[in-house]
Amino acid sequence: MIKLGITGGIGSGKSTVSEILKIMGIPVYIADIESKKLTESSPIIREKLIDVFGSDLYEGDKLNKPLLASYIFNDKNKLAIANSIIHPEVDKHFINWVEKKPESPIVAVETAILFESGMNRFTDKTLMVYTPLEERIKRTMLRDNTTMEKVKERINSQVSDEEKIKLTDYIIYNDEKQSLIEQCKNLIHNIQQ
Ligand SMILES: CC(C)(COP(=O)(O)OP(=O)(O)OC[C@H]1O[C@@H](n2cnc3c(N)ncnc32)[C@H](O)[C@@H]1O)[C@@H](O)C(=O)NCCC(=O)NCCS
Ligand SMILES: Nc1ncnc2c1ncn2[C@@H]1O[C@H](COP(=O)(O)OP(=O)(O)OP(=O)(O)O)[C@@H](O)[C@H]1O
Repeated sequence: MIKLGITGGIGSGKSTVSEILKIMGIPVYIADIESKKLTESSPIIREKLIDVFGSDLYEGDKLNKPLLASYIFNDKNKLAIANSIIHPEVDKHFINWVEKKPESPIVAVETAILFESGMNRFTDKTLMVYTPLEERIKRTMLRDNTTMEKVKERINSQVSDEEKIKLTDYIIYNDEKQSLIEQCKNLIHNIQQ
């Protein structure tokens, strides 16, 4: 089995690429979604986050996402603390998910922070979805109905594109000039070689 890590900064089009790969039969673990579920369901994460950020972080079982975002995307120390609480549980959950897919020749994990979180240590190959920065900001503002400031906070919490390009094995260009579907087909062909 080959494990593919899919990354790219916020708004680069990872989810769009993941949807195409899923249609091509590749199971994709979406770390963003799973980490949010775990942040609400895991007593370990909950207790540790409350210890650091206070009990206001949860309303009943529900995580106050804007509050956590306001703490971590403005302060690199708090981001590192939250990551150190959440990521080990996501890692375990991902490994467990992979173990349930023994028949799949390729599985993938999608996360904006593949290299930052260290999830790349579980992958054999890595793919970066690349979209020029200005376009990413525009697309994310439109998708999330949010401000440029909030998008830039998240971008500043992530490894730069230049750094990702150096670290990744494959790149898919989501710049509206090249077909995403064709690039995904080529990618899978290359991985299978
Ligand atoms: C703080 C939270 C609750 C905010 O949730 P919200 O629904 O508002 O999502 P939001 O629109 O802010 O952002 C989602 C995007 O932010 C970026 N992002 C999320 N977490 C991180 C992080 N730890 N470091 C850098 N960028 C991040 C990603 O590009 C992601 O797609 C959420 O982002 C979170 O739980 N983050 C910590 C867990 C984590 O590291 N998740 C990333 C995948 S493992
Ligand atoms: N080629 C494209 N042309 C126009 N819009 C696009 C294109 N690709 C993706 N988008 C749109 O841009 C937005 C961001 O794409 P997507 O949600 O796939 O990014 P992402 O990398 O998964 O982001 P995040 O890190 O926030 O999860 C979405 O609204 C999507 O529909």
